[in-house]
Amino acid sequence: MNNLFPIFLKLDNDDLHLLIVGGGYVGLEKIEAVLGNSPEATITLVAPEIRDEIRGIAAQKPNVNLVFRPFEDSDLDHKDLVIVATNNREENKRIKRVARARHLLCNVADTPDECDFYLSSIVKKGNLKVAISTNGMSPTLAKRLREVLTEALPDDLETAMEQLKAVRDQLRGDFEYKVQELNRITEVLIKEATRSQSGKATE
Ligand SMILES: C[C@@]1(CC(=O)O)c2cc3[nH]c(cc4nc(cc5[nH]c(cc(n2)[C@H]1CCC(=O)O)[C@@](C)(CC(=O)O)[C@@H]5CCC(=O)O)C(CC(=O)O)=C4CCC(=O)O)c(CCC(=O)O)c3CC(=O)O
Ligand SMILES: NC(=O)C1=CN([C@@H]2O[C@H](COP(=O)(O)OP(=O)(O)OC[C@H]3O[C@@H](n4cnc5c(N)ncnc54)[C@H](O)[C@@H]3O)[C@@H](O)[C@H]2O)C=CC1
Repeated sequence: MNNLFPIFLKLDNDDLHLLIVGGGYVGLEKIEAVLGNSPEATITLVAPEIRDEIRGIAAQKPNVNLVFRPFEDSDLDHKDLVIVATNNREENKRIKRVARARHLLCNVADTPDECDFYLSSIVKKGNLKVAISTNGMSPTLAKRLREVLTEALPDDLETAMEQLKAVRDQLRGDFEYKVQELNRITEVLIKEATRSQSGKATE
């Protein structure tokens, strides 16, 4: 059992630099997952052969840099995160070891045991983001749940969030007062959820 701790990374500024090793199907899947959430992420992808779709992405995005050769240890210089997706398991493991020695966080796509972090399935509604993990048990279930939740979550959540942000920005007083006020205003959400749950139970 993994006790994973979820975090949301700010990849969209110049501070963090992601290295992807491997330019095949998995490399493509991972670069799309990252850019779908953080379009301005600074990414270097290294591989001797790189799929046309990835070349197409790099041609559109100055923040994506392609290096057409096998991985070298110096590719880890000045990187913060690494996603390893070559079709050479031994080399994947070796890259993970070198990355660990440098205290870099590393994902090895086909080898959960070698991963410091997993990618998640992501529900997006405006500024709301829900990341789903099945602890590696079933990525397909994570994908399906994303579809279900995307359908189930109302589209007007963005309006509710904007209104709550406006209230939050205007509230004056100490921390405890702000928490109380925001809890009071949003109590209706909990009541509605409880009502629809008990409605379902008696159906
Ligand atoms: C552990 C983890 C590590 C990591 O890669 O980060 C991992 C590992 C593995 N994936 C495998 C296979 C598939 N992965 C997908 C899809 C996704 N996989 C993702 C994450 C993760 N995959 C991490 C755990 C996430 C969690 O905690 O649930 C998602 C959520 C995010 C993303 O990749 O961006 C993305 C869905 C995004 C979306 O659509 O929302 C599909 C389905 C499809 O593509 O349609 C299949 C085929 C069907 C199947 O096997 O289920 C295999 C077997 C390889 C083989 O058999 O050769 C392994 C290795 C193993 O399990 O041993
Ligand atoms: N295709 C899939 O759906 C999944 C595949 N996997 C595993 O992930 C790995 C990668 O899969 P694919 O992307 O489909 O393979 P692929 O064959 O499409 O691509 C492999 C890539 O790795 C590159 N590569 C090989 N040696 C390298 C090195 N030393 N340095 C840098 N790049 C190197 C190649 O040039 C190529 O770009 C495989 O081991 C596969 O078993 C895991 C999960 C799903």
